[in-house]
Amino acid sequence: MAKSKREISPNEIKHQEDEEETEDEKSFDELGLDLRLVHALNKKGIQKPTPIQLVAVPLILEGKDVVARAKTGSGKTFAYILPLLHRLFNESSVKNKLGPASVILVPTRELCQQVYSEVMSLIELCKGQIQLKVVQLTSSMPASDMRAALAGPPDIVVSTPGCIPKCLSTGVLQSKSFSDSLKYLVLDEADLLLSYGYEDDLKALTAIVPRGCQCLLMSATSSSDVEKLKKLILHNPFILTLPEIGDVKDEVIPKNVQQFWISCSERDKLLYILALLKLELVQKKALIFTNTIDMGFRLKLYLEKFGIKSAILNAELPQNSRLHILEEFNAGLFDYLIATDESQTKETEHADGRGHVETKKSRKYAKTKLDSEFGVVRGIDFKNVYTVINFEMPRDAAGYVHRIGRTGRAYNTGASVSLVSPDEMEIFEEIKSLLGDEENKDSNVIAPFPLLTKNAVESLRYRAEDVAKSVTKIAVRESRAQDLRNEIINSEKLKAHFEVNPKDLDLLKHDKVLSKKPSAPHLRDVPDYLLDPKTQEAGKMVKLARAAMGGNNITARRHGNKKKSRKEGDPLKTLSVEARKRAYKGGKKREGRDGGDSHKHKKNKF
Ligand SMILES: Nc1ncnc2c1ncn2[C@@H]1O[C@H](COP(=O)(O)OP(=O)(O)OP(=O)(O)O)[C@@H](O)[C@H]1O
Repeated sequence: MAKSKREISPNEIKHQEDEEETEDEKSFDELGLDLRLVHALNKKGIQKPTPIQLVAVPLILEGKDVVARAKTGSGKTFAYILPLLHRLFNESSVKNKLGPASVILVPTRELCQQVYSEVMSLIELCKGQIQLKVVQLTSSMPASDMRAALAGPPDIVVSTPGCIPKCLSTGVLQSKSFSDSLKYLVLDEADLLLSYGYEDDLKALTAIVPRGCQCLLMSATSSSDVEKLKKLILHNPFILTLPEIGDVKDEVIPKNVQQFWISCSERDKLLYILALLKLELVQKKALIFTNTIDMGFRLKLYLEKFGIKSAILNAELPQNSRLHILEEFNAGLFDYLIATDESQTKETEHADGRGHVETKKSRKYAKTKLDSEFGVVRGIDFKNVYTVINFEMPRDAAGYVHRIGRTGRAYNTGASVSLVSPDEMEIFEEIKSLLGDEENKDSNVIAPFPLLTKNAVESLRYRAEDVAKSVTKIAVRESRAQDLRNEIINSEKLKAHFEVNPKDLDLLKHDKVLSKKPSAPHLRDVPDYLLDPKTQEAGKMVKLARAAMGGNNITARRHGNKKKSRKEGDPLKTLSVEARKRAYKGGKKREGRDGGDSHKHKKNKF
């Protein structure tokens, strides 16, 4: 397809990204944004626009329709929220309108909450100078709540697409009022909207979107769904494209994320994750992905036995609990979150992708209604996640990109470690070939994890295998049921509590111990004689790096020493060049240096 005049190419944006690294960079007020917003951003510690914001904000301020495709964590939300607020701040609101002035549609309730909070925090930081009504609508709301939310009417509605047609069909909102008042429509995470089954809702909505409405479409990847939506809703838009999946290989994962992998058997995954966490070889906070909810619980119970606390996040939990878990994790109340991501969960209702058909008992849980508006990965802005661990590999390369995209957001650094079993080698190869090729050797390579020696792993084997045996299917099932019961009760408490104390995060703990038996004291600490000296040294370096970064990488950034502290202090960074070279030497199928043959080694008894 010929490049339209309105299309801004990856090269142009890439150029701006390069420029951005020089001193010659534009500030938010130079983009023409209202100074109240610029001050609000400064108060949040946000000083300079990201590349997508640099390009999108002026176009949106000019009133253009825009399709923005940019990688995960690149700041797409502010790219549309800022100009939208600017325009709403500076327009005299017409009080005789009966419908909302702007609607932001997102695929999940988690994202509704996230976008709503971002908008509200900017408005609040404008210190009461601005009076805008912003509301959230979700399809589970009773009609009376929807009516109250739409009274006024609001300046901004943040909603999932199913809600507006519901409001129309129940008479809560009149289509004429909607058409008369709507000036701005945003489709965020557009690549997901159709896959979440919103096609009919969006078609119904399109019919009443007025011709003069400015439409914006934001997406991390491009797909036929995005094209469909573009045709359905936008009028001759500007297309802003940052490199995307299947397009420009070296930019799919943000540059500031280091990717590692460990080759191990399916059975040894528990042993390896124990070594990574217990020997403190990865930086906190860490987001750990599993493909099934049962595996998430198995992992949680197993880690508990070693005194490692974690929380669980999946589609089975009630919405209030999920939101609270996210808030607690973002607020730093716990370090490890085990998440089962949505696309994986849906599939596991039948069988898991590697042919492990779920047992009769676990099928019982498949019947538990999973929330179709839940999204744990796509678009969720987990704060300060340093490490993403793929305990199980995602089933496709796009899943990998979105998982890894939960770290290294905006200007932060991050790392990922994937545990890859022989059965997962095929998808791993697919991911590697998507991310980089021989020409792009230095970028987006997934290198063997350099900090864990074979000795260190083997010294934990005996204890790890013993404990793994004790985490039986029955124990997993019981914990899962118990956790669900707890969270349902919590969810009610949460709802009531947050109505009164919206900011109180400490009411409930989500990383509580599920196991009936407390963990044995001797399992909580690894005795020195079992520690391999090299790995012990690596653990110390990781700790030092964390201290150098002030506990998290944002702190380092705020103190203006980001480059120095990241490069010098982070052992993963300093070791990675060598590791990368090694990764390429052995060719495509080369295994990690600790990989594959761990069964051959002598057992170390505790
Ligand atoms: N200009 C900026 N400077 C620093 N941080 C920023 C800037 N803009 C946004 N951020 C922060 O970057 C993080 C990621 O932004 P955002 O959630 O908008 O990314 P995204 O592109 O929508 O990612 P995804 O595709 O995963 O949804 C957020 O925590 C946000 O507050």
